[in-house]
Amino acid sequence: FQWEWERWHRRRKLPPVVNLLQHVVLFWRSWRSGMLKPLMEVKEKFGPVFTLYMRFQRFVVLSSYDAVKEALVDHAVEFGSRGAMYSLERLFKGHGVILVNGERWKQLRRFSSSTLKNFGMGKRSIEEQIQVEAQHLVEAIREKKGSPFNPALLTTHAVSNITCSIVFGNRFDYEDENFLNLMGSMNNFFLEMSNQWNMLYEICPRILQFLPGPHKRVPRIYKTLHEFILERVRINQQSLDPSCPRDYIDSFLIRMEQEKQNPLSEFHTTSLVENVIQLFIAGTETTSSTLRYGFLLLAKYPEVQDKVHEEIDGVIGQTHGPGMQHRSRMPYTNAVIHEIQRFANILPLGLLHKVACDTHFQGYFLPKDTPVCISLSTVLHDPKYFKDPESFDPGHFLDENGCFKQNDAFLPFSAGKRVCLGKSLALMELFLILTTILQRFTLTSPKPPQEINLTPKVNILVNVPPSYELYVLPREDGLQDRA
Ligand code: HEM
Repeated sequence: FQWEWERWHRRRKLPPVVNLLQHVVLFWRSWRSGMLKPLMEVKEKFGPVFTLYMRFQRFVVLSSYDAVKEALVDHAVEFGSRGAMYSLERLFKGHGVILVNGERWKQLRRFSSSTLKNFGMGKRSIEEQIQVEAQHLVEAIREKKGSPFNPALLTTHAVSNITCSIVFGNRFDYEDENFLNLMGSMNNFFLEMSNQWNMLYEICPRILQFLPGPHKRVPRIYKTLHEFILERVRINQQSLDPSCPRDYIDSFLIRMEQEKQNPLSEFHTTSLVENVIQLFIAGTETTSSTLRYGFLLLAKYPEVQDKVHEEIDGVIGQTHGPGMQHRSRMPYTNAVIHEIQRFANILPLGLLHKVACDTHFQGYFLPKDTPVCISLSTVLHDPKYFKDPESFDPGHFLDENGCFKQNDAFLPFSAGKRVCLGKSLALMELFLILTTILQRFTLTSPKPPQEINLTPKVNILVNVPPSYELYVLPREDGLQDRA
């Protein structure tokens, strides 16, 4: 980025082909080096609001808590629109709650939030579903019989199954053929989305769409996901009882019927299918990568894990599994989970926003539709709010008496109108799954703690933890028998 900044005036006078090549090299370098360091450096030099030229257009980048809060919260209407993300637009063709804007977004956002609540989000029943899933995860881990294993598949299965319970009204057995097909497509989808070619598509979509290459694989995988969900919609349609919706799909179908005379309605089959896929995409890799980061950090810092074990034994004990009612009495564990999320920094650049109208912000003029990148990395590493942002330290969320302390700059879910739709669900999943696992097991690594590598596999959209093996020791015989 520095390279970009120091040369952009000069480069603008260069021929377009050189300009394009420089864009590609810039993007490559930034992507390979992770986004945090270069953004921090630019912020030091130009302040927390700056413009970045990439893929032939400019982005305004907000890179401190104060700037992000002022934009997303104090100017929520101006900064609350979604910017164009080409690699997603080409698949969803402008449908689904993540991508739409204006009245269409309001309809879908309101419906999705309230329906997820009715199917338990923030309520007891989803808590029970997560508890059940956490127990299945414990069983699956126990089947590893003490051999080291990579937890990636199991965490993705557990987290996706919770979304399945909400969207399809049932969880699947981990060996179920339908579930394995769905998971296979999801895994391939994430793998391909993080492929460098697909990332290049984000900078020069107009050129790459006409060229062959690995970026062409994503739409094919997406098609299999689409067909799977469409089939589930057909099954629901055949057995629908409008007086008794069983899941998200039923509720959407009922709303479609109510609005069938409205030509502007956002409730139609395409929108339903795209929305369901987006719930899976938004909820799976984010939550499961956070959990995997959590396991890795706890293996690297056994002294932190010991204190969480101590708190679990003191507050939850050994006769019951964890529930959300325990969280307020577990300040240390709560702080550890917050610090895992801060350190994992799962969506380093958030999702792209744009300004909905001509806007004056911090002395700059931003014309309508200017794309705005919310650098959540720099917020979660803001030295004004976190005393040692590079270190993993649960103390960032504890006061001097060991009580849990909220930190304003804790924004892994972003803020404002577009704040993550699944925030309460994700928080519940993280607390219940992590405490259930730690109630039963001690997490260690086949490597000595000092050799555990925490560097993420950077993939511009999601910070994925490095692949690793986990070595899990059962904690107490009594607990094993009960599970
Ligand atoms: C640890 C887990 C998660 C993290 C860190 C996370 C983070 C985020 C972030 C940063 C955004 C972008 C907000 C913005 O545009 O400013 C977002 C949007 C979104 N998230 Fe999450 N998320 C997580 C889990 C989930 C889950 C479990 C679901 C649902 C099942 C979900 C559904 C969504 C949706 C639908 C949006 C788009 C909202 C909109 O455009 O109105 N997320 N999330």
